[in-house]
Formats: sequence, structure tokens, C-alpha cells
Amino acid sequence: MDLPRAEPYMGGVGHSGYNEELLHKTILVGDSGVGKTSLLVQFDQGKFIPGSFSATVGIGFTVMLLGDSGVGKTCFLIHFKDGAFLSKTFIATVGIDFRNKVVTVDGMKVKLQIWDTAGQERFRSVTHAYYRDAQALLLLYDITNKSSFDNIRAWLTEIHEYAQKDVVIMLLGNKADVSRERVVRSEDGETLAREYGVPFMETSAKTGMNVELAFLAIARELKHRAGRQQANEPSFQIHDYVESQKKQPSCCPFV
Ligand SMILES: Nc1nc2c(ncn2[C@@H]2O[C@H](COP(=O)(O)OP(=O)(O)OP(=O)(O)O)[C@@H](O)[C@H]2O)c(=O)[nH]1
Repeated sequence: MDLPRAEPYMGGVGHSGYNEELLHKTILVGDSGVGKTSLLVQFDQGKFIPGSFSATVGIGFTVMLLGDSGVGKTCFLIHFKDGAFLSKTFIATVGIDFRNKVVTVDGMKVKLQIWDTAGQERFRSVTHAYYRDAQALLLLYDITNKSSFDNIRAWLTEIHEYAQKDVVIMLLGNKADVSRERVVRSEDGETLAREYGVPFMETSAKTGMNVELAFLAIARELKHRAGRQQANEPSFQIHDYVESQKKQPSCCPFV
């Protein structure tokens, strides 16, 4: 059967309205390794990539964005992918969406396949099915929304239950550009991250602050892990890298 090519998917059930006749979603669910990603890539790009999606470039990893609905996961991904910010409307993600971006780490191309998950509770069972496929998780809260921060512990419990044991996790306090509405102190994010032993930084999908750094740090860490068996691979400490590279909100122009 010939299927029409997929249009770029920008979310579904929105606060601005949802037309059942125009928007149809199919969600792929199944165990790790059954071929969910290959099926989606086949539909999206019209080709099968043998081995794994990373076969097209030197090395590839899957990164998943997690956090409450509205914390800015989709905007974070769009800023990284296209350098743009979607400000006007909030269209909540339905199920899961994915985008690819190739970054260069120490002269080597690293392909990141980034899964943008729905933060809404009702999609939780769908997104759980994807946790095991992810090598890294970016866990976002909104510095202007206390409950999104309070829910981080629950997210970490879910991660513990469903994700790979050695998954790379990074905690991100997003919307750092709206400092006037801040209700979560930067120190509180740092303390929580330290408690769980994960790197932390505040970000803004609007100004782009630390967006690229978050993905680059993940790419570096995963590339380092993949090459650990090679004797000449230089050591890499993601915590030190993030601490040395991250920008603080106070030093950044607010728009
Ligand atoms: N000021 C500011 N607004 C942001 C930022 N990131 C996202 N937003 C706004 O926050 C709202 C929600 O953003 P989304 O990216 O759709 O949130 P999400 O986490 O993907 O939500 P779900 O898809 O429901 O899980 C939108 O109105 C965005 O414009 C940011 O860094 N700064």
C-alpha cells in the first residue's frame, strides 16, 4: 500500500483547538528493538536504514525530552534544530515526535535522534514504551512553574523504572529568560541535581541560552562512552564540561 509522505508534525491536541478531521495520529508502541524507529523512518524518509539509524553517519544516539506539559520541550527542540522560537501558541504534543540533528564532536559527526514526548499525564503509558530506546534524557522543568519542579522527583522515579540503567540524564530549568516570573531558585535546581548526581543548567528556548550546550554535552558524553574501549579516547567529565561552559541567566540578554 502506498502511504502519503508524513508532514512535519508539530503537535496535536492544542489549547487553540484540534480538528479531528485534519489531524490523525498513529502511535507506535512495542518492546525495544522491534523496529518502531525503523518503521517511522521508513514512513518519514521513504527508506530503510539498515543496522540502526546511526548507520548513515559515524555514530548515532537517541535523546529523549521529558518533563511536565508546557515546560518548553518542543520549543527547546525546535530552537536546537532550526534556531527558531515558537512563541504565539502552545500546541501540546500528542504521544511522541522525533527530529534528527547531526552535531560535530572533536571532528566526528554524531547523529542525535531526539524524541519529543508529550508531558500530559494521559500519554504517559505511550511514552514509557520509548524510555528503553533512549541513551540520554533531558529532563525539563519551568522556572516559572513550581509544580513542574516539584514533579521532577516523580519523573526521576519513572526514569528509574523504565529507562536503561546507565542512561545519561541532565536536569534543565527552562524559561530562564522570564526572570520576573521566576518561582524556582537556581540553587534549588542545583541542589536537586546534586542529590541525584546529574548535571544541571538553566536554559531558555526563547533566547537559546544553553540549548546547544545541553545537546553537545550529551553528544560528547555518549561519544566518549562509545569509544571508551579505545585507548586513545581522551577522558570526558560531563559535569565539569557543563559547569565550565554554561551561561548564567544574569549574564544573558533578555528579550
Ligand atoms: N518565555 C519562554 N517561553 C517558553 C520557553 N519555552 C517554551 N515557552 C513557551 O511555553 C509554552 C509551552 O511550550 P512547549 O514547547 O509547547 O511545551 P512542551 O513541554 O513541549 O509541552 P507538551 O507538548 O504538552 O509536553 C509555549 O507557549 C512556548 O512559547 C522559554 O524558554 N521561554
